[in-house]
Amino acid sequence: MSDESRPSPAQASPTARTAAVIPAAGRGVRLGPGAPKALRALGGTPMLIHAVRAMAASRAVSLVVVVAPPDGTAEVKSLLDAHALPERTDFLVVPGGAERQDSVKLGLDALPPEYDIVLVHDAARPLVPVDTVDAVIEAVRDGAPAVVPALPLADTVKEVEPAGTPGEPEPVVATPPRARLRAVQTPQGFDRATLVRAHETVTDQVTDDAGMVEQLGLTVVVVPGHEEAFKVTRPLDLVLAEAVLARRRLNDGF
Ligand SMILES: Nc1ccn([C@@H]2O[C@H](COP(=O)(O)OP(=O)(O)OP(=O)(O)O)[C@@H](O)[C@H]2O)c(=O)n1
Ligand SMILES: C[C@](O)(CO)[C@H](O)COP(=O)(O)O
Repeated sequence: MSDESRPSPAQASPTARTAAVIPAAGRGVRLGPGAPKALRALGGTPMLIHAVRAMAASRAVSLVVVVAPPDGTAEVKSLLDAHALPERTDFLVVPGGAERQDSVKLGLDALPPEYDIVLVHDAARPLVPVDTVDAVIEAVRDGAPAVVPALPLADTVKEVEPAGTPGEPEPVVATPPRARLRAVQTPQGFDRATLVRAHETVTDQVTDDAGMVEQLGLTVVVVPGHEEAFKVTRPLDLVLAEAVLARRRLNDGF
């Protein structure tokens, strides 16, 4: 049987177990000075705890591996102990690396053997709804080796010749047809063996894990993302996240 026609472990087993790796080791430079981004408060609770709860909200996820700032593993462990999390879910904390890609690899290395499906979810996307998480898992269970949630773009996108100096005008090189573009979110879902192979093989710096699977020549599929799965990157994103959370709490009556 060729590599292409061989069913992925996830496809072969409808009862495949799912773990989530949460890279949370970034500094959050674009958010401005302060604690590492994942540990900053959103609605009075660290952003990381929201992200962990978002993964554990899926009944399919039975392990969450948090990849913590290298000097912050003890703090992250005590945060997980101090906050209410579902009993059905296990948690592991490992120290992260210099780049997001390194942190994801360290999380993958810590996974016990019984997990066949892996989600990779940014701690910086604390408000992803559980329906999005479940849609990603379902697409992997249906046999896709790599799945990303994504949204169509609201803005027109230009490719430019980057200026040597910030603020200098940049010549436009092309305008890719917007209808074919998608803004990609997390959690990204993978057949574990595929993601491990991608991390062992691809040495280029990429900005998402699915990009590494694309470099293996495999097809990555897109499922609908969600507006509330946006990444908290800059200060305005934190204002938006607080507003979304406040609306949820109002709707839930607490
Ligand atoms: N060495 C790194 C860098 C990033 N991340 C994680 O990758 C996710 C997405 O990264 P991003 O939003 O870019 O976070 P930062 O790298 O912290 O942001 P910045 O680039 O502004 O410093 C975040 O949850 C971040 O904690 C990580 O685990 N290890
Ligand atoms: C993985 C990601 O969230 C998908 O949009 C994104 O690429 C992370 O990018 P960053 O460079 O770490 O902000």
